[in-house]
Amino acid sequence: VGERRPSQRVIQAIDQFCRQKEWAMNVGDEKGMHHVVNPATVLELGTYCGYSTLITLEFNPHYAQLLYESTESERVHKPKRCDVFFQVQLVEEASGDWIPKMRTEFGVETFDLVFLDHWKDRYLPDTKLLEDCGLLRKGSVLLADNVIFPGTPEYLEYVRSSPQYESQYFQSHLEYTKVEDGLEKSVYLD
Ligand SMILES: O=C(NC/C=C/[C@H]1OC[C@H](O)[C@@H]1O)c1cc([N+](=O)[O-])cc(O)c1O
Ligand SMILES: [Mg+2]
Repeated sequence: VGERRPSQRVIQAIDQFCRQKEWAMNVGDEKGMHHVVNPATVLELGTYCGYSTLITLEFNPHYAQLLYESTESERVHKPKRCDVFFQVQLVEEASGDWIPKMRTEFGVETFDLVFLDHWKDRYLPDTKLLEDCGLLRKGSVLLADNVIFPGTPEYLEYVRSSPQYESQYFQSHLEYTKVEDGLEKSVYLD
């Protein structure tokens, strides 16, 4: 019961630490997502430390453990390789392996939002996998971090040239720096 996502004070502590002590690749407080989308069913690709987490796929057990700690939640053990925190479901598997199982394992029909923030060379193949698995519906939003830095050129070219997407760039800065970066918001039109 109660807040099961990383609490606001955890997020603020992460931002302060990353600004003052040691940079880390969270989406950060400037780029953020809150002003771009307001979804119901969300898939995040790449949990890292759980900074932006809702329903999240992470194959690195170290980062997965960080999420359990940062959400201050009891782990609800489930028979599958996933744990449910009421509002957060974590799957410690590779995105390419588990996207095809989202419907059968979690009863997901389609995603309202997919936040792409994992390995940059996985953005495009995982997007095509989401399409092929029928996990996107008219109006589903893909929100991609780092489209400028480190950069995701093949993905950007795809969503900006495909008639299946309406794409918009939200310019910002790489987290905790003055380097240009931004979020690309792509609405699925099919
Ligand atoms: O590589 C980046 N992200 C890769 C994320 C990887 C996550 O997905 C799987 C892996 O276990 C990790 O949890 C990245 C890199 C920079 N950067 O400045 O180098 C900035 C960012 O915002 C980034 O998301
Ligand atoms: Mg990122």
